[in-house]
Amino acid sequence: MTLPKALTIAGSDSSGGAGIQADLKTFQEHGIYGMSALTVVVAMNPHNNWSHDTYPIDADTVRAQLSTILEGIGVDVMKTGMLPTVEIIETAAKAIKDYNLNQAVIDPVMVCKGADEVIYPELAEALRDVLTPVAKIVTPNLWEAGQLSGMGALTTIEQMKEAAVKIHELGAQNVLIKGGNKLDHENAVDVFFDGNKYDILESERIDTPYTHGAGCTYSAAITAQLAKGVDVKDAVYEAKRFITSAIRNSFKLNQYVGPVNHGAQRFYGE
Ligand SMILES: Nc1ncnc2c1ncn2[C@@H]1O[C@H](COP(=O)(O)OP(=O)(O)O)[C@@H](O)[C@H]1O
Ligand SMILES: Cc1ncc(COP(=O)(O)O)c(C=O)c1O
Repeated sequence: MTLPKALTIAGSDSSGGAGIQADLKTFQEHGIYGMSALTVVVAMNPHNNWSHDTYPIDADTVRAQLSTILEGIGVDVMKTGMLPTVEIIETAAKAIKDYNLNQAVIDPVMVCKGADEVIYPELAEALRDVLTPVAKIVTPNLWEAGQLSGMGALTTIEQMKEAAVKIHELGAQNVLIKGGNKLDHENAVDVFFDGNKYDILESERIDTPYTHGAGCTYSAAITAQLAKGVDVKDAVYEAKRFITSAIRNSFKLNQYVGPVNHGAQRFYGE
């Protein structure tokens, strides 16, 4: 038999809820064969309020991993997550171009939830100018969309729509801005824009502090749907159902963090 194959170029979250761990768990939940190129190791400090310490992988090591996967095996779709340097951002963009990976899901990770830490603010420009233009779909959260669009803080759905147009103009074929629990709205609202039309994706807003890994899991679910041959808009709707179930069944790991439940849809349904 064969399985659709997906690649994630992303960081390791030692606590297991976000990053490459979220991506691979999510691929597995969808019956997709997952592969990874690790870009940075993130360790959370239990003795310092769970602050995030980052240990970047050097770009040559990232390229070697990509060579294994892209030259040695091949993939149907790919996604990016946390990328710690401009050189690694350029490496990911080059791989997309060189290998015609025209189904690239770009999650422009700049902030980590929990501590709400901005991890690599200096990389916003490279994510905007180098990676966004080669995206099949780019999936910023509210803060990241403010950076990519140059609009700064976004607080309304109208502003999200405006930002989506600006990000589309950068070259991304499709844009998904996640309102999440940062938007002043009773529901969890995301704005999807394909260059012609907006879709407003709205789900109940779940009253929980445990949403660690939500963005990674959402973009990985979109990637998995694309790998199955689903078109991009339907992939986003399917992934929204997946992430809502994962958040509804999220749980506490310790006093600092609670991840979404990647296996929730399979075990507990919508
Ligand atoms: N409390 C919540 N209840 C329901 N959906 C949520 C909640 N928080 C976030 N979401 C949804 O989870 C997905 C990921 O969004 P978000 O958490 O903002 O991403 P990120 O992890 O990149 O910051 C989006 O669809 C968002 O609307
Ligand atoms: C490696 C890695 N990638 C991405 C993220 C972003 O996580 P989220 O999906 O909660 O935005 C984190 C947060 O800790 C992380 O450690």
